[in-house]
Amino acid sequence: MKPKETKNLFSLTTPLYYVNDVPHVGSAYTTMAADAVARFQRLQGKSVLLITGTDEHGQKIQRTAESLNRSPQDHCDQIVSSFESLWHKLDIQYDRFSRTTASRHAEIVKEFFGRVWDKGDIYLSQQQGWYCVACEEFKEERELIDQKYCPIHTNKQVEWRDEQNYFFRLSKYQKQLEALYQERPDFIQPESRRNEVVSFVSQGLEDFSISRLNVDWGFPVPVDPNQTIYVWFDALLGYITALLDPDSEPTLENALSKWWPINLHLIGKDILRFHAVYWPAMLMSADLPLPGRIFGHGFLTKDGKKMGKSLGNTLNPVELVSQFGADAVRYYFLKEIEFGQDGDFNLTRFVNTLNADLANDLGNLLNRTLRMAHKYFEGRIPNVSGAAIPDDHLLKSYAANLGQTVAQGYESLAFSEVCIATLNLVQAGNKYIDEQAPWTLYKQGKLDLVGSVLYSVLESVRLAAYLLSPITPNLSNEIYQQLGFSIDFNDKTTVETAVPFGTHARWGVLPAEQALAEPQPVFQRLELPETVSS
Ligand SMILES: Nc1ncnc2c1ncn2[C@@H]1O[C@H](COP(=O)(O)OP(=O)(O)OP(=O)(O)O)[C@@H](O)[C@H]1O
Repeated sequence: MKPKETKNLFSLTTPLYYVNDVPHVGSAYTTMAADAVARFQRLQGKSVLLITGTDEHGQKIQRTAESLNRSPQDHCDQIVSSFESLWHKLDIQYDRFSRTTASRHAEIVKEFFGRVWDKGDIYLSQQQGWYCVACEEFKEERELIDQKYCPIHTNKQVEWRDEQNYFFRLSKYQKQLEALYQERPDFIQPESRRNEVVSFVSQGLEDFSISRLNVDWGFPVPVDPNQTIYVWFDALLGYITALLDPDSEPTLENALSKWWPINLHLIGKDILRFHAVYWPAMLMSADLPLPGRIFGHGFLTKDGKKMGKSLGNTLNPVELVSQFGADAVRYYFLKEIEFGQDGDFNLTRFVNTLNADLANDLGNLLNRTLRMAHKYFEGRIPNVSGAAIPDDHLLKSYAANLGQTVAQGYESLAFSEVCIATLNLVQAGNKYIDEQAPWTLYKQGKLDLVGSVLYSVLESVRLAAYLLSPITPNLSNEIYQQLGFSIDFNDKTTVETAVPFGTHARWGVLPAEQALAEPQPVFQRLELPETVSS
């Protein structure tokens, strides 16, 4: 296979979510993060392919559909539309939505299975053990709670299985995996997750079964139609199917020709083992290059437990978005929960954070400064050149390194640091304008000084809006428009040329004398509602 043709391509995935229920805020969390990365990479001038989708096979789905008196396919179709609709509400700009029930996917799975089979890495054997249907995974006896409950799905009893299945020779890849983790220390992130995986693998890998008996909802094993391919052996390949152009033949060669290897798999830590151990081993067996990195973030929790569809302790993202707007939800989760760590959701903190950061610090600063520009400079940016402001100016000197800090933050998925570093500039802007008191300078007839103060504050607000645009695209649009630009951060085909990072992440972009729009609040203060139901 040819290496990825240019460095200018960036492909990334969210997990393919299980359609056992409608999406919740946990599913939204990974997807918002992935969208922020994709938007950042586009600003950097990359061609980006953001893949999301759904994992639709397996016993969990079969049982859920039965319990709802639906056919599995009808059930999947209904749930898929709720995922798509949520992604639109949250302004997620995905490029591919991969469904594992797609007929093209069947072809890819078959071909991949054939490669691994030809390699001699699949064999028939007896499988015995405790199975969690909610995880679709065998559990070690010592992992179980009260000897019968899954440690993640603590309300679900595991089931005893004793059947003939096809196995994948995972154990054969132990050394190669260990070498991979050693040679590419960034392959699994954050470091705590890497350590977990390294320790797990060092305890010795066992082969895992990749087929099931008596599960109809899935693809038949090509060499034995009485067995169905295990849902994970099918789902992970959904990332490859997603790479196919809409009109190309479903072959591995076509799928892998442009976007492979995927640069980044973003997942929650619950599915780390599948992505960081099983997936690379499967790819090694098929002689395919490995993805760039796997980032396993933490859990959104409720009362300390992972929110999840199976536990039903979730928060409804549709309700959150309709009450507070997409930017608010995106900003809160990406800023307030350090990416990689677990975090509990708290509605009071949600409202307070957004009011403090976006309504007060950022929104008010823009509003009051724009009002002065209207009053003192006839609604235009003062006739000042950003370059002429001295380098040791409080705001300019902070802004000088901010673009780089923020770029590193997005690259390393430290969204919280991105927001904090950017807000620091805004807070410095508020302090600066209070200290400089341009309203007094104006009364004293020092119009040049007033112009320079207003310019540097407006430029700081612009820069902050730009740097936050992967997280809060609508707010950034509002700010840019009020500053007199006609730019749409949601137009993914033009952002790279209209607002390249190399230019707009620097100080001094506001053109002197550009006409400003009428000041309007860019972020409405939020009220604490009585309740937000789950
Ligand atoms: N509580 C959560 N916190 C953070 N991410 C989550 C959370 N729940 C789900 N996710 C995201 O969804 C992925 C799991 O997808 P899945 O469809 O299995 O959702 P789930 O709600 O965890 O389902 P279930 O409860 O049935 O296991 C995780 O790897 C992560 O990307």
